[in-house]
Amino acid sequence: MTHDSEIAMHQVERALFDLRRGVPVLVIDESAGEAALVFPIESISHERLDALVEQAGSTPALTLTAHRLAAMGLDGQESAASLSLQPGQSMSIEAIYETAAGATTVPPDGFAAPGPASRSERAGLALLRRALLVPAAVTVTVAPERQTTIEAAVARGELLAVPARLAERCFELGRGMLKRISEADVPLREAEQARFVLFREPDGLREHLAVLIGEREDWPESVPVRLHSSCLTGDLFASLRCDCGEQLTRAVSTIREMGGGVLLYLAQEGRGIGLANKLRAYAIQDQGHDTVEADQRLGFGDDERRYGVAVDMLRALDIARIHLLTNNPAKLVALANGGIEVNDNGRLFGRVTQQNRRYLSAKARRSGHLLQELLGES
Ligand SMILES: Nc1nc2c(ncn2[C@@H]2O[C@H](COP(=O)(O)OP(=O)(O)OP(=O)(O)O)[C@@H](O)[C@H]2O)c(=O)[nH]1
Ligand SMILES: [Zn+2]
Repeated sequence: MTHDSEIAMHQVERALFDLRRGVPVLVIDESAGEAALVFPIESISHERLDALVEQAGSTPALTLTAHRLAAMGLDGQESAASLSLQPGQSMSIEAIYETAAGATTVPPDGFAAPGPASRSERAGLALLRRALLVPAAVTVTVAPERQTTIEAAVARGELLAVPARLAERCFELGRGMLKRISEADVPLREAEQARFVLFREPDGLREHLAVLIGEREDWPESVPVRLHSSCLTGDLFASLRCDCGEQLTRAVSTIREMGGGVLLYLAQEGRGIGLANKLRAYAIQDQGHDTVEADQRLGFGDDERRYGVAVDMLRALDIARIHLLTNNPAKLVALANGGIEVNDNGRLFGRVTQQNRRYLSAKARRSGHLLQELLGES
């Protein structure tokens, strides 16, 4: 990695931490000579809004993803859009939050019609998604007369600036730089012979585990592999809302029965939206929306997971040909695109319960999971 790309990555990482702490970040679009202060909706307050407007010197806007806008009936936005908060209107913070991530389906009075978001604003949303925050921001474009003071704040280290061209690539910057950190034998109830190998992404934010089951020399030629996305509620607490915990246990025993192989335990809680947002999505589901709609109301796509890290882990473990245990066609495609030879695949089911039937059925219907057989649906 070159010195420049290392500095670039570091800048993006610091921006993620600032946003998680509720500190604004300046996103600069050098090509358009424009910049915007980006602030996460989760941390907005009256004082903060006033301070942002004072600092940047222009009308604040609410920047939302196309998914969120569509959930509010504002279709037709190709990507993110910004709704400017009209000056002179007394807009409550609750109304702003409601519009960004609440149950509301129409923007309240005081919001202008959405207009296309600038590159800086869109890049800001990418940072928020990467930081596992709700992808909605209060954004304020820097007025020309405030440029000098903003630059001075950046120079003093009071404000972090990040170029839009880097921020918008924040999901890719660390690709291929996964580090193998530590390993040890951890005998499991379902497979006594198990070795845990921990990998860490270069930004240090996410760690993923490979669980090697059985003796490598006994593994079938197409190595049995399971990609399991973490689900704290299901895996650890046996939540009845999903089937993840059962799938996890069954994956370990199935791999052992097949002669051994690998389970990748991926830090992709809530299909990649993070635990905080998954709980928000559960609360929305309880108002009558299905699992996909709930995520979209929060501004996310139906599945935010990327499997590049799984490809990198398999490569690091020197595994090129696999038998994949999944009902999810997207995983097969992603691994094949990553250059892994998927020779076969087998299904892996959890148990259908009264509480998870609706969720499983929505997955089959909305995301193409092959669960019809399990659910007795055609
Ligand atoms: N956002 C969101 N995530 C969920 C919900 N229920 C479970 N998850 C997450 O979904 C992921 C599991 O994905 P699934 O779709 O069950 O299964 P899959 O891994 O895509 O497919 P299989 O390989 O067939 O099991 C885990 O990260 C869970 O935390 C939900 O209602 N909302
Ligand atoms: Zn789950």
